[in-house]
Amino acid sequence: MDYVLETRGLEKKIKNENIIKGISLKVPKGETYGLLGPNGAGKSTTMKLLCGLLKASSGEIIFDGKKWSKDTLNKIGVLIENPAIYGNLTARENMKIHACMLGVSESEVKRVLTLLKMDKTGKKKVSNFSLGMKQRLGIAIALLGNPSLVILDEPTNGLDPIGIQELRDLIKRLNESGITVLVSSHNLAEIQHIASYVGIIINGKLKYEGKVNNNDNLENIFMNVTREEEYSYV
Ligand SMILES: Nc1ncnc2c1ncn2[C@@H]1O[C@H](COP(=O)(O)OP(=O)(O)OP(=O)(O)O)[C@@H](O)[C@H]1O
Repeated sequence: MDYVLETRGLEKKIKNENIIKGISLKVPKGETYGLLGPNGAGKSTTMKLLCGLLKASSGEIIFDGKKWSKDTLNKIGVLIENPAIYGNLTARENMKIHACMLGVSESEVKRVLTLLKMDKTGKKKVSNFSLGMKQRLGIAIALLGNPSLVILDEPTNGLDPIGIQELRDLIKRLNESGITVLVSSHNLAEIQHIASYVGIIINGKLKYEGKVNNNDNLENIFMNVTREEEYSYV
């Protein structure tokens, strides 16, 4: 199996507290990998380590077979928390600003807007977009420069059922075009819908990693690993 991303013994200490405790995960190429875990488990911190927003205390990140370096960032698109979006500008104008900062061409803006079916938003200002549309614009920005991996932290938060369905379709299209998606959520049903692989983080540790099939009861797997972690304290 080909992996686009691997971590080996990743650790992060914040204010003397071990937040990430030796996470070793493997994200297969061209798939959607769901990072699951309860609130405060360490999903966002792990994602921030992967995209260079935080520096690991120890451990390694391997991207496409090579050790993580600043150049790796050219191949990773990220949507963590709220994207930097200007409400009084259009989608295209927002995209152009980001394209300029990244040094990518205007044709790339056009490609991504078309891929995300946002090329018809015209003169509409982003402040008038629905939350789902704003989220889609955030993903469009993450896709500028044609990354091979896209990291999305809790992308369905606040979306209505239509927005969630659109996001699922989009993630599917990204996989079909060869892009790997790493997505975090604490919603098991959501991950079951969109991910082909899951990693379950509990208390800063990767407690489970594997392929998911539609017939798997992810809730059972999740409850079992959660209980195991609780019993390990007894
Ligand atoms: N800058 C920080 N200073 C202190 N503690 C932090 C900091 N950042 C994260 N933490 C702690 O690290 C733990 C993991 O946080 P993280 O945000 O990664 O969890 P999460 O799994 O993404 O949770 P959620 O689903 O609620 O977003 C939490 O206990 C959090 O309080």
